[in-house]
Amino acid sequence: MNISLNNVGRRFNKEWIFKNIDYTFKHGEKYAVLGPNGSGKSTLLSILLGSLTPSEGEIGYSNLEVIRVEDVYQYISFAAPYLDLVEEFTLQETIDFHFQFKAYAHGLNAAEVLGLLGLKKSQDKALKHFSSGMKQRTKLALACCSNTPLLFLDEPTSNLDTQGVDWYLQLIEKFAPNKMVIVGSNQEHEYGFCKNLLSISDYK
Ligand SMILES: Nc1ncnc2c1ncn2[C@@H]1O[C@H](COP(=O)(O)OP(=O)(O)OP(=O)(O)O)[C@@H](O)[C@H]1O
Repeated sequence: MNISLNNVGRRFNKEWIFKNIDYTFKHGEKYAVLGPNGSGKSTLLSILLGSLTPSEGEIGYSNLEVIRVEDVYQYISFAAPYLDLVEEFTLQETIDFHFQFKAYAHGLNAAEVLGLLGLKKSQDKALKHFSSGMKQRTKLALACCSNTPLLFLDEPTSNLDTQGVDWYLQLIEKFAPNKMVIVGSNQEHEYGFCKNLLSISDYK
């Protein structure tokens, strides 16, 4: 799938966050959306995800086959620190629930995902008792281990320690080689694998 932005701009009230973005995100490529705090990275990711509409311009999705609106979620995975998990679910329930809606990446099952997470001891613990780093790991594992052609990651290493950052990079290497990955970030260690850099400051 390719995603094309044609003269896309977004404003909140009278404030333009960005304008005139003409850009094509191509199937299987890796992109980093860069910019300082408050520049509009998350806003652009929301537009690409389809959860926010542009204030001007058009966004187009091209795919070899037609995707029905109700099936779009099967094509996209998304992880972000501000994305909520169901706090009452245990880790095991979270994994089982998530993969009722999305297919596992090739060769994976619930036990494998749990193993990959390195949180086996916490499989029966409710997420409300997880640390912020454990929650972030869970979100990244769910997103990366889903068999979707598009992977959106906003600030993927927030709340992760050095070991966690290495773990995230291994996850990307293993599960994202054929996916389009779009990372919203201002930290190089989390988007070093992205060949294409898009700076929001160029569209102010
Ligand atoms: N729903 C909203 N209503 C009004 N203003 C908003 C809304 N969402 C975002 N903004 C504003 O849009 C601007 C861009 O916010 P955004 O969260 O996209 O930035 P960001 O680059 O992702 O920031 P950070 O690096 O801090 O996560 C900010 O000035 C923010 O206050």
